[in-house]
Amino acid sequence: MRPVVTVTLNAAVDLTVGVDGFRPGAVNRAVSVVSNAGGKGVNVAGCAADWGAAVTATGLIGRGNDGIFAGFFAAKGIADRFVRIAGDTRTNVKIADLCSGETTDLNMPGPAADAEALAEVAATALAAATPGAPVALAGSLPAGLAPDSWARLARTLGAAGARVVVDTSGPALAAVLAAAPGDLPYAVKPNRHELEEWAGRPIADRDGLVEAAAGLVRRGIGLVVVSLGADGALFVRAGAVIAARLPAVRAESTVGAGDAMVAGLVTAIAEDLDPEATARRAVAFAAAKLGRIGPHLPAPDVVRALADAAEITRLAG
Ligand SMILES: Nc1ncnc2c1ncn2[C@@H]1O[C@H](COP(=O)(O)OP(=O)(O)OP(=O)(O)O)[C@@H](O)[C@H]1O
Ligand SMILES: O=P(O)(O)OC[C@@]1(O)O[C@H](CO)[C@@H](O)[C@@H]1O
Repeated sequence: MRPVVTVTLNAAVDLTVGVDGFRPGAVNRAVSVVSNAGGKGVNVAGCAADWGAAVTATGLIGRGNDGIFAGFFAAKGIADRFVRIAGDTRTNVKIADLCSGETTDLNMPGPAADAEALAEVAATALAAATPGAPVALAGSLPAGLAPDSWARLARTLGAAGARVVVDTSGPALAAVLAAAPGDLPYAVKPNRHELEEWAGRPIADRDGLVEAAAGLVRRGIGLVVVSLGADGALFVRAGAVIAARLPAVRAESTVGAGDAMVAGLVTAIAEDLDPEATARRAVAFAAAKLGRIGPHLPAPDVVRALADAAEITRLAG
C-alpha cells in the first residue's frame, strides 16, 4: 500500500455534547461530553491509520492547545508534520441529540493564517507526497488565506505526480473545480448540498446528480464521489458510474462520516483498487465510523465484512 498524506488547514477540537432531546432556545442539560482531535483531514488521517496505512498529516494547528493533536497522532502512529501557528485551534461544538440521532454543528472560524504558513504546509506536503500516492486536502480554509488556496495546493501536488483528493465546500470548492483541465485534482467528494451549491441550483434526483458529476469528469476530474448521507454515495468516472450503499444505521455520531469515506477512497487509491472495490471500500469506511464518536474505525475484518455487504448498482459502464 502506498503511503497517505493528509492536509488540514482549519483543524478543530470537536466537543461532542450528548443531549436527550435537544431543544433550541431552551436550557439543555448535557448527559455526555467527549472531546477529540478533528477537522476533516485529521479525521481522514485517523481512519486511514486505523486501516493500517502509513500516514503523514500536515496542515495548521494552534500552538496553544496542540497537546490533544500530538496525543492523537502518537496514539495512531501518524507522522505529525503540522505547522504550529500562534493561538488556539478552534473548538467546534457538536450537539448530538440522543433521541433523534441528529447532530447540530456549531463550527467556529478558527485562528487566522497567512501566506507564509501556507507555503510551509505546501513544502511539507510536497516533501511527504510520492508519485502515484494519494494526498487528501480536506476542510474549510481559515481566515487570511485566499479562496484558491486548495486549488493552488492541488495543482502543485498534482504536478509532482500525487493523486490529489479534495473535500471542501463553498468558494474553496468552486476555485478547485474552476482550475484548468491539467490542474484539476484526481478526485473530489462533495456531498449533495455542496454539489448543488457549486451548481447554483437544486438537483432533483439521482440522474441530475450523476449528470452534474459527469460534467466534472468530462472536464478532467478522474473520480467524483457524491455522498448522500444514509442513501450512500455515487461514484462517477469516465466509463463507470456506480451507486453504493449500506443499510442505514442509527449513528453514535454522523460527524466525520464523509471524512471516513474520503479515508476509504485514499486507501483504495493507495492500493489501486478497481472502481467497484473502491465504492465498496468507501461506503464501508463511512458506515464503520458511525459506531463511534471521533475518527476511529473498528478492526479491518469488520470493515471488510461491511465492504462485502455493500449494495452496488452499476448505473453505467
Ligand atoms: N445514517 C447512515 N447510515 C449509513 N450510512 C451513512 C449514514 N450517514 C452517512 N452514511 C455514510 O456516510 C457517507 C458520508 O455521509 P454524508 O453524505 O453525510 O457526508 P458529509 O456530508 O461529507 O459528512 P461530514 O461532513 O459530517 O463528514 C454517506 O455517503 C454514507 O455512505
Ligand atoms: O469547518 P469545516 O472545516 O468545514 O468542518 C470542520 C468539521 O465539522 O469537519 C469535521 C467533520 O467532517 C469535524 O471534525 C470538524 O469539526
